Amino acid sequence: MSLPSERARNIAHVLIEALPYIQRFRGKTMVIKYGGNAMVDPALQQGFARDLILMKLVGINPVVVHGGGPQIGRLLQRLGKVSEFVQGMRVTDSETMDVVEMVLGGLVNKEIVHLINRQGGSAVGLTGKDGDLIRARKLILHRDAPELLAPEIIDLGHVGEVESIDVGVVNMLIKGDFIPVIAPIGVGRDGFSYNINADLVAGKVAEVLTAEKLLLLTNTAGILDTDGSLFSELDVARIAQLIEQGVIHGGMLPKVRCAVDAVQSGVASAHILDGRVEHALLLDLFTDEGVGTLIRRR
Ligand SMILES: Nc1ncnc2c1ncn2[C@@H]1O[C@H](COP(=O)(O)OP(=O)(O)O)[C@@H](O)[C@H]1O
Ligand SMILES: CC(=O)N[C@@H](CCC(=O)OP(=O)(O)O)C(=O)O
Repeated sequence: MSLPSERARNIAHVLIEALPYIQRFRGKTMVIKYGGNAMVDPALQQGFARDLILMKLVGINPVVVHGGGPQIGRLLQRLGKVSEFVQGMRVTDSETMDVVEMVLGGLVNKEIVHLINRQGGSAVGLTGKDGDLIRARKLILHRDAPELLAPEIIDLGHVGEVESIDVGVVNMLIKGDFIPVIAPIGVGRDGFSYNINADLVAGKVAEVLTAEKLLLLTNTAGILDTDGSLFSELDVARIAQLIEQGVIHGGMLPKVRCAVDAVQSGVASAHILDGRVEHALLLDLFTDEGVGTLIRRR
């Protein structure tokens, strides 16, 4: 009998390293936010789909919430419309809302579903309208400045925030062994569609499902300090300081805010991961090293 090759021994070693994590996470729900900036490369997208399928096969229930900001921006540009962003949110008039709904619910959602299914998984796509999943209300932002007598109200049009989540349809899909893939579009009591930042939807879905983890895939190594070094772990108090100091800003703001809300509402941990790294999900979940920034309550 010949001795096993080094490659075979490495595979065995890797599987054994993953064993305690597989035991710990079996039966747990994990919400994964797949940001538009992380969907950059076909090979990475394929790797992402395979990671989800593997998670499912070892007994984890992955639930995907996706973005698509750059994809919306590209179509708007082709249509000759320029977007304005306020505090990381796209000002959304009714024409822009139609484009958002077409791109997120039509193109991006179906692309992700197809990608997972083509790799051998079973995914089903939803927007917040399906099964009344996301009830939204209009988001009102305020701006305060020394020259203002009172805080200014900023109207972002059809931009919403989550009022409530009805996870009935998501639970039904999980029970049926499907991977739910959710586009961040909500519907208001006023009957209007609302464009909601995908990080906010992912955070709320994780809260309502009392997920074990909220995993936010984006286009940075994680949360970075001003000198570019990575914070491998942060708690809620330190995050508040970093926001105050302006170290965390722009698109990272909604991400950390929803991560903080999630860990304060029963989600065990939130992770900001680099979607540009192949198999970032598997590396984070099943290896001793972990990648990105881990956010805990304290
Ligand atoms: N402290 C920070 N660490 C890392 N990224 C930061 C930080 N502060 C702001 N950012 C910005 O946040 C961006 C991620 O948010 P965003 O572009 O909205 O991603 P996504 O499309 O994945 O939601 C980063 O590319 C970076 O420009
Ligand atoms: C209100 C608001 O800004 N909505 C976002 C929804 C998509 C999103 O969040 O996409 P990423 O995760 O790729 O950034 C937008 O219109 O771009």
